[in-house]
Amino acid sequence: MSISAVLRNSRTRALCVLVVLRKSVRSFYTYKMAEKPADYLSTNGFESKTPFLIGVAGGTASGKSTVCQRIMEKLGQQHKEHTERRVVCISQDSFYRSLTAPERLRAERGQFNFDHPDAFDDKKLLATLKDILAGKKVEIPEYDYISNSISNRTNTLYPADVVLIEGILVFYFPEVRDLFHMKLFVDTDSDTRLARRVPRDIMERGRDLEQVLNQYMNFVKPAFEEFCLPTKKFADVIIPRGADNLVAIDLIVQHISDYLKKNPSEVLLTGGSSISDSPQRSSKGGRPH
Ligand SMILES: Nc1ncnc2c1ncn2[C@@H]1O[C@H](COP(=O)(O)OP(=O)(O)O)[C@@H](O)[C@H]1O
Ligand SMILES: Nc1ccn([C@@H]2O[C@H](COP(=O)(O)O)[C@@H](O)[C@H]2O)c(=O)n1
Repeated sequence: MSISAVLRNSRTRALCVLVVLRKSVRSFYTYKMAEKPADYLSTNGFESKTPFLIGVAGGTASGKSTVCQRIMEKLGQQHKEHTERRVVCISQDSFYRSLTAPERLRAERGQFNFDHPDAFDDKKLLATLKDILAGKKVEIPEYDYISNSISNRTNTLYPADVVLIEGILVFYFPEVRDLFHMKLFVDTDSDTRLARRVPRDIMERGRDLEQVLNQYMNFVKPAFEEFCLPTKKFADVIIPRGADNLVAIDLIVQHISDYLKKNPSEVLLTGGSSISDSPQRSSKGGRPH
């Protein structure tokens, strides 16, 4: 091979290396830039961090809401103004879909399956969680168990550092499940849950005993076994005995408290924090907990 051919060849190789280098540098930046909007909301040169999203699943009356309340209390959030809260909680029940006229009639007779995934508006739930993760203020509808429908009242959920969402099927829908940074499953035995559900539904949800028991046997119990219980395997932490498990609750509170300390709530100036400081999905590597 002549010297000029060698030079041409090595120049070509050098060019190739440069192209490869440029390509990998560009794709590195593209990756970083593409990742950024999911973790930070950028407004007028300021960025607010994405909240740490915690899913709390478990059977009916397992104590999901009570566990969330305890966590809020122990973190001193319960009595704060809504706009001041760093930790907030919402329910999947706010995302029940509206029923057709025949479904409404069946629901009034306790013959509608509210424990089946089809009873939920999972698209709306997903869109709302994405808005929450983007740092947006969102309106959460109040659910009315007496009329079996979303009421016309909503609660404003202001951007917070930690958002808990509890519900029987929060880990059922894969796209929703993948959004959580931490997944808790409240594991309370079925007898205890039924013993709690009966008085609650009679006193708080306007039902009579026969209706509660029929609904439980026909829909709640079979759907728990088919749709809710299999999602326990996705949990990062299982809480046996629900709110009675003070050790588990204290460990979770400690973890959230550490997260809040490491992530001051002030808005950050653009470029002020590295991507690696932001929450990672628990389904991927590098989880923060
Ligand atoms: N550890 C507990 N001991 C006694 N009652 C409880 C306990 N946890 C929950 N309850 C009661 O059981 C019912 C269901 O609890 P809740 O937290 O609303 O469950 P979920 O949100 O899973 O449906 C409520 O009336 C609640 O007060
Ligand atoms: N109109 C409705 C809507 C839901 N339910 C039942 O509520 C349960 C979920 O709420 P928990 O607080 O118990 O987790 C679910 O098991 C539904 O059967 C209802 O009865 N009526």
